Amino acid sequence: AVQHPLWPEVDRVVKQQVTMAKMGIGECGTGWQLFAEDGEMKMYRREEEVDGMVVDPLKAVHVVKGITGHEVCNYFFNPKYRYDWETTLEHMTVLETISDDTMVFLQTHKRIWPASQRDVVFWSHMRKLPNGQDRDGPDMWTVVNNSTESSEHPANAGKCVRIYLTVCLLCQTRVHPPKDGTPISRDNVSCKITYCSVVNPGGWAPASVLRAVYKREYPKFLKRFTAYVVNQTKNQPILF
Ligand SMILES: O=S(=O)(CCO)c1ccc(-c2ccc(C3CCCC3)c([C@H]3C[C@H]3c3ccccn3)c2)cc1
Repeated sequence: AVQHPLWPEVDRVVKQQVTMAKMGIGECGTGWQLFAEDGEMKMYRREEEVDGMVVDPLKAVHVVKGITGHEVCNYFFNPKYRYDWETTLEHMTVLETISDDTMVFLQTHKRIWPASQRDVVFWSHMRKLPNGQDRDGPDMWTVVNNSTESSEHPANAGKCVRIYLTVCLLCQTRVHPPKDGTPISRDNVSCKITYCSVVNPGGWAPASVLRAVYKREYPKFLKRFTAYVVNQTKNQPILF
């Protein structure tokens, strides 16, 4: 089949992001600080500035009982659910559906005073990853979101400042088979979620304001999103 012009970039960025997401926080270089902890959820960030703008990389690790990596990635990738869990989203448009696992989105996020409103254009790709090491182990699933250009929606043409981001959601399903050989239920599955993101705010915004926003919003986002998936799937057959 004829390749979409974005495909080589999608494939390269997905492989690069998954490799980094698999690395433990200790292997990801120095300077990571734990900035939020809630039960199984641990959030780390590194303070980094590019041209005087805060671009703090974020890495979160969470383990959620009762859901699978395939289910988590479906609810993160599929646009029809996004308004349900993405609280800072003001508007979302699907600019292009490249394939059933690759789409291009335009999103405007709610304005964070005193910064001006932001928008973002990104491709989003969902993929099942071969479970290299232990053959019979459950698969891993990932969604990678990466900023891209859109000739119909040039950066900074309207009221919004264009931001640039790379996000990787990497999910590993864990099954703990019941001792008595009864069929597997949601009590026997859990999902290890690694969420990595780097957001360049695109234009100046006070470092203190951005860091306060991230400190407040990222923990809220991951808790709300995972709780949403638990609630959506609880009475449904398990999707491995
Ligand atoms: O994982 S995703 O791909 C999910 C698809 O939606 C993603 C996540 C986060 C963002 C994002 C981008 C920029 C900002 C800031 C930067 C300066 C002013 C707005 C924020 C602020 C709104 C805060 C925020 C932080 C973390 C999580 C959600 N909300 C969030 C975009 C996409």
